[in-house]
Amino acid sequence: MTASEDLARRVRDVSRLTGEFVLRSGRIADEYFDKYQFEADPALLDQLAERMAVLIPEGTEVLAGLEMGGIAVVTALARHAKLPTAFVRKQAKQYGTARLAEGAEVAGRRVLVVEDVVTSGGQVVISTGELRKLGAHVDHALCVIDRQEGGTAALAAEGITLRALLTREDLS
Ligand SMILES: O=P(O)(O)OC[C@H]1O[C@H](OP(=O)(O)OP(=O)(O)O)[C@H](O)[C@@H]1O
Ligand SMILES: O=C(O)c1cc(=O)[nH]c(=O)[nH]1
Repeated sequence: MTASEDLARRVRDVSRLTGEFVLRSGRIADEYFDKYQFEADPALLDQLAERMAVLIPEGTEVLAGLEMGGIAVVTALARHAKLPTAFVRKQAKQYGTARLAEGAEVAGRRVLVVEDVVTSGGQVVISTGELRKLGAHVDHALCVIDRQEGGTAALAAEGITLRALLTREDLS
């Protein structure tokens, strides 16, 4: 077994659930990857981040992790990439700084969107639209798991290239 296969096996062992699940997109699935299970294991999360770091497109200036599962991933990734990091809310905070993107400034910078799981690509498309409104240049997204259910095409239609550490096929 290669190191990549071993990592995929560990992710599958801790996170793969079967049953009936309603997804963010409203789709119904019989398989679900509970990202919080691999994010809650610091050694596993660090190994995932180390391997994701080599997938970061050249020229990236800021890593932007999406609430909520993408926040742990981006924080681990930043330790390897040594890049400034933004934490992107689903809704701007209603008080205080009232920010949607916390942390590093995104305006005018080349931003990589970092996500845990991509299914339809809907959340990445929404958050990318919001980051672009803030002045970010977003051409790429990077995720831990691509469920291979149309995300790549949906993102491509918005000018975003998706890179994934693992696919659903790797986890089957
Ligand atoms: O590609 P999509 O069809 O948009 O689906 C994937 C999205 O759904 C999940 O988020 P969830 O709503 O479970 O949010 P959480 O990270 O806040 O738990 C996942 O973390 C992605 O953000
Ligand atoms: O599409 C989703 O909502 C989704 C799928 C999945 O496997 N894991 C997850 O956290 N969300």
